Amino acid sequence: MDSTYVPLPSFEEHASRLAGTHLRSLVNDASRNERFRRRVGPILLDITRQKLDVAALDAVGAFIESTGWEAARDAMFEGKHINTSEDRAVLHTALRGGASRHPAAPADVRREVADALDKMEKLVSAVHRGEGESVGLIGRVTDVVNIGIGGSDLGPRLAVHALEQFHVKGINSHFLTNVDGQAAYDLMRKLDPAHTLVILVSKSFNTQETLLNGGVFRDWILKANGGDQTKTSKHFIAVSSNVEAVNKWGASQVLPMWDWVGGRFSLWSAVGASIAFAIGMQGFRELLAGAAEADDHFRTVKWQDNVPVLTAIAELWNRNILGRSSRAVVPYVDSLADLPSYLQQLEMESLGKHVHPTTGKEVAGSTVPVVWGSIGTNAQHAYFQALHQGTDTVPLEFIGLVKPAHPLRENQDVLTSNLLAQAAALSLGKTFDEALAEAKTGTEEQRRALAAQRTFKGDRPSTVFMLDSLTPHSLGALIALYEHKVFMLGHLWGINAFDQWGVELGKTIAKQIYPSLANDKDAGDIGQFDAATRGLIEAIRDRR
Ligand SMILES: O=P(O)(O)OC[C@H]1O[C@H](O)[C@H](O)[C@@H](O)[C@@H]1O
Repeated sequence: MDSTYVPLPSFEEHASRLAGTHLRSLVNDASRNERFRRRVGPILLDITRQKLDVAALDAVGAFIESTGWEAARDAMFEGKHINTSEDRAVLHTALRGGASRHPAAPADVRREVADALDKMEKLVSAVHRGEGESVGLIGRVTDVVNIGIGGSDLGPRLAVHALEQFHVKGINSHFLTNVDGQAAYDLMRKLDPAHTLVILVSKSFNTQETLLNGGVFRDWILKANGGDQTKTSKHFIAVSSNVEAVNKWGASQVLPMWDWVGGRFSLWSAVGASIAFAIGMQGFRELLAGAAEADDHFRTVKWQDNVPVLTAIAELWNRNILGRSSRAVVPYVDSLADLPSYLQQLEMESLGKHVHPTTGKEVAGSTVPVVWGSIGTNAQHAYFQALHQGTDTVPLEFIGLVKPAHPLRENQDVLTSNLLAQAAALSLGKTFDEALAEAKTGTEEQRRALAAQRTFKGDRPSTVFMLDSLTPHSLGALIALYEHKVFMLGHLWGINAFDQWGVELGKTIAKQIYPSLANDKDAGDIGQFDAATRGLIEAIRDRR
């Protein structure tokens, strides 16, 4: 993390000019729009509906240039220890560096990455050929269960679900993540233990939920194998940086993770093994190549054309200048239904910080907004009312597809026209006079009251990403663009985007509470807890 933190200016002159400028007039300025649309390979970014004009964009761009962003970016790609609180490099880009035109990671890292991919390829190909035994796994696999949580679940889950049309026939993918026993129980009832392969993914190999669920599946498979431990271990591949703990646990194969990859940036490593089992190793390498294309773009293109920089500018403007506290992500692509929850971790775990890492001082402005959302058009029939007419303005991000994988053209055209219509309606709105002209009956007072309710203020900003089609390549590129936006915002907000200390306190308290729930008879010592927690523990015990 760069120690020369430059606080964000208020851009007062631009902000006050734009406060009096409705998006309706901004989006009709075609010369402006030419600056607000950029492409990276199969992805078009359109920020024409953000509340910026060219002068404001250039002012933010000039500020970004003054922050030394290129040097900070290069330090990440080169493996400098920019995650200072953990004294670690941040090298998720090295995981796809093999496909990059500008690989920058240290040679030993590149070698380790290539070796791990080769090892993964051997396992995946053998299983796909039905020859798992040749690599120490079970012979015939019909079902692959990924057990992991957070970054060990969300990225692989997103990619496996998004790329369903590329799935290898005969292998079903499943994700078990929460510790709620219902999910594990339902899955075990559905699957045949004889043909189930489990990928136990945990960077730390110390995550309560993952180890508990892993144990449940190990017991289930052990029982099916008549207590034979060796046979049982052939159903398990572990992915972790904690090899010692994995060996104690008893999986037949370990694929590596490294401390220079954060969990939420790790789908490109063996953490993404479930993706490779689902779409094949060639598909997985295409995903990496898509990400590498986005990396090369981010590393070589000036800010004016740089998609991650432009998306960071839009977010910065909405968050810090306009004070928007959330952003809705709405993919008009069913297969991207997991994108909002993936982005919640990527963005909120990365950017939910409030102090500068070198000085420990509070940063000057707000940091991450709440990220939420779900697929369109469904979202239109649920919460879009509030987005159009509620008292808060929520910037939106739409994701659409030009060419779907199915032949149902009418469905696709209806879907896309809804996306375009929502972006237009949110920005343009409908004036009181337009609404009044439509109110034909009733007294003047009634007409005016109705018109007020049918008025849309508009002026609500949105971004559109259009993907040519949804492939491993375009998905890889899209996710990597988001990762780089996160990097940019961490840099501009003066926070460390690569640690996650905020997750720890709750985990510690959960471990303290657990014994007082686990043991019904012994009241245990709950005196150590606050009165509110004590009250709830007692209420739960009373009703058991
Ligand atoms: O992969 P693991 O070590 O099991 O960690 C899984 C997840 O748990 C933690 O709570 C972190 O907040 C996440 O960043 C991480 O992805």
